[in-house]
Amino acid sequence: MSIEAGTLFVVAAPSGAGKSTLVNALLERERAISLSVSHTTRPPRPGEQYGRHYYFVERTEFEREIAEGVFLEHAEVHGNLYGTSRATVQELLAQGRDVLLEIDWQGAQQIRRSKPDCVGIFILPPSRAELERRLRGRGSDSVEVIERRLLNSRGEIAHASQFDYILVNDVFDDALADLQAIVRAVRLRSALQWQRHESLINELLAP
Ligand SMILES: Nc1nc2c(ncn2[C@@H]2O[C@H](COP(=O)(O)OP(=O)(O)O)[C@@H](O)[C@H]2O)c(=O)[nH]1
Ligand SMILES: Nc1ncnc2c1ncn2[C@@H]1O[C@H](COP(=O)(O)OP(=O)(O)O)[C@@H](O)[C@H]1O
Repeated sequence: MSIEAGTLFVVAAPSGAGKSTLVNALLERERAISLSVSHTTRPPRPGEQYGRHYYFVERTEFEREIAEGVFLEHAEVHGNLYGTSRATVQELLAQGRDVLLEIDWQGAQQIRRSKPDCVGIFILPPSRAELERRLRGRGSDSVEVIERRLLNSRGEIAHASQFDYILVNDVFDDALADLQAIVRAVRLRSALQWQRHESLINELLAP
């Protein structure tokens, strides 16, 4: 990672754990972080907007983009294809912006290989019953889609240990505080601070 480059945060969780809600609240508070909007073949949910929630594309177009190397990572999740635009992420990082990816464990593994300095954060629900309650309560998916997501949640959670941080989204404000604390602690890492505060450090070290 070059000196000016921003930090890449990778956030994963089983569907319904509250990942998007937490990330949106974090972005309200931490304006220096940009969310990478993914491409997907999943149909939009009511209220979802092209370019804001996802770039919704047909499977043939997505497959063409895979072949063209458009994606930094991509994966099939719950029967749909999802991918992160390489160009968008590289540009933002090069500008020194921090970038956050909301992706699944397969994508996180691919990112870890190409960007070993990324910071992985995994969000757990407080219980299976609560995960199911949240998925059904969201009211955005059919019964079949919810069942599939519940079934796949074990596969997602089985990879939690591969992330740098794990937090439990029980009481929302506590989980948000944890997420913000992680982001802030990462920003305060000495390698980054040494670059940012070089002139201060030199002044303090001056005889
Ligand atoms: N690998 C990968 N996974 C993604 C990407 N975008 C979203 N996902 C994951 O796909 C899964 C389903 O996302 P979505 O359809 O929005 O449903 P939700 O998680 O229930 O809100 C979640 O685990 C997302 O994190 C992406 O660009 N790449
Ligand atoms: N801490 C929490 N307590 C109760 N409900 C929550 C909490 N966090 C999120 N939710 C709700 O759970 C549902 C799923 O959240 P969402 O952010 O869509 O999950 P994900 O992005 O992980 O699939 C939403 O209706 C959301 O308002």
